[in-house]
Amino acid sequence: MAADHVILSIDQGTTSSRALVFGKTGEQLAVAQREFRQIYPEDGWVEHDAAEIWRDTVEVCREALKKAGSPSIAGIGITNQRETIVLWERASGKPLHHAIVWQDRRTAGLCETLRAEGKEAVVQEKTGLLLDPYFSGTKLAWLLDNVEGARERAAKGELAAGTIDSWLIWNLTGGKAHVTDATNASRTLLFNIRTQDWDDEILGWFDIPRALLPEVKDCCARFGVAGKEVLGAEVPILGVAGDQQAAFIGQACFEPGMMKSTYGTGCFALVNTGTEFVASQNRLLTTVGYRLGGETHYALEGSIFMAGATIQWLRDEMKLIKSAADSEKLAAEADPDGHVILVPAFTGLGAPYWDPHARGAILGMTRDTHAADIVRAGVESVSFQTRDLMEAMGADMKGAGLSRPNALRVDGGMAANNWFLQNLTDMIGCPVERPEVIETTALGAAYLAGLEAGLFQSPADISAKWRCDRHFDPALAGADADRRYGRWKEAVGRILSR
Ligand SMILES: Nc1ncnc2c1ncn2[C@@H]1O[C@H](COP(=O)(O)OP(=O)(O)O)[C@@H](O)[C@H]1O
Ligand SMILES: O=P(O)(O)OC[C@H](O)CO
Repeated sequence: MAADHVILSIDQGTTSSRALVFGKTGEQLAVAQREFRQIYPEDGWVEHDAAEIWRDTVEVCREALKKAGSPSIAGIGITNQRETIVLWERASGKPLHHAIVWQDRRTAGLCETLRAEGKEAVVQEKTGLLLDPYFSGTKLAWLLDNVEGARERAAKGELAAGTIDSWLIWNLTGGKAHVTDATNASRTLLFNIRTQDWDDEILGWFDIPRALLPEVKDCCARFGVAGKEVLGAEVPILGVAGDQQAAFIGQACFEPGMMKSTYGTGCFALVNTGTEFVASQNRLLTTVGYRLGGETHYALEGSIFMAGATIQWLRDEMKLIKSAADSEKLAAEADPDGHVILVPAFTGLGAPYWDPHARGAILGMTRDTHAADIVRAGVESVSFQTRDLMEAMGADMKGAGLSRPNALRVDGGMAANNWFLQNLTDMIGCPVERPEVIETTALGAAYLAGLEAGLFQSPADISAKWRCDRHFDPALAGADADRRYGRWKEAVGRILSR
């Protein structure tokens, strides 16, 4: 690879599309970003305009490359919001409907019907997931049922469907490649993560023809070639992973027991369980962590819907802070022995509760409760929820004969908050490590492309690049942490709907 060769990393997230240019040692050279429209047609529905996502993606790629001095590109890495599904016409490449976003709850009824039919055990056994509208399968069934003529046209092979990575690759290659990677496939509810193939039984429930779905590749592979008209030269697409798995790779969690947690809007924690499928007994998800050289490495995942979003709520709705960063100062000023607990179940609770009907609450207030105490409770709620996940993961790991994580690698916007990270390490009783490079998602996609391009020889090369910015050790006595956590469990018990 020539000295001026770079990796172009596309990070297509829930609220913005970004492109980052990385040099050959993984250094960030340029970035460009566009926020895009969130479409809420009905209560609980969330859609994106897939055509807008594609247009923005091309623009940010061109802008980032220009900022980097228009270098030649060795390859493209793609990482994306997961589960969000697009249905398009093969002939024209036009979407038949807005993309249905992972947060969309419109298929809750269908999930409940399938659960009543006893199908959740099959879903768990084959896909590692649960019957929740979060995943793509029921959303795709909704599109086929509600877009006029879609079922007939799908049966005739006129349509294509895929997650956002698949949609971007189709467009980058001018419709030549209809592909995805194993991590994205593992979030669809349609992919058997044991056999690494679309599952005919589950496809049958939804009457989804196999031909509608993309070919599934390793995370490092030849996904296709972006046409000259897109970036001015033909560029191979060499690495793909869903955003949480890309962060897992960016954090170099390549050994069983290694764990990362990304604190953005929500929080997604993944722990490496090696090449064995570990079925969760504690309502966590089993998912593909990464697939390299045909070998699948599994992870247990816990998904929390409200992490940084709780801080946004304190800022925008409660007006208790002016900026997210203010939460650090206020939390430090709060009464350290305060009993206020905030349960941010604004859209229900995710793992391990999976209660879409639970709603938020603030408990334990007294006449001398201050704004700072409520802010602290908001920040602390993210630590409590992480402990919920750690306890579930610890139990699942023990059940599988694996050791518990001995450190938690963190990233995402909220990982900038030092008070939060100290509170987190105190609550989970395990060291917390923040890396020097916080852009772990885009970096992970760049690493995947770099591996395929031959820039890095193996995951060990990537592990060697990981650098700790700050290490946090528990300073609170375990009994005190347990007492606080007990109050959280009690508060959650009060707001669960069942
Ligand atoms: N210093 C801080 N303390 C607490 N939360 C923060 C801080 N800085 C940013 N955040 C939160 O982090 C989130 C943004 O992180 P980011 O990783 O960009 O999220 P996403 O990729 O989901 O948009 C916001 O919800 C914001 O409230
Ligand atoms: O785009 P993000 O960072 O909000 O991540 C979304 C997740 O991939 C949803 O599973």
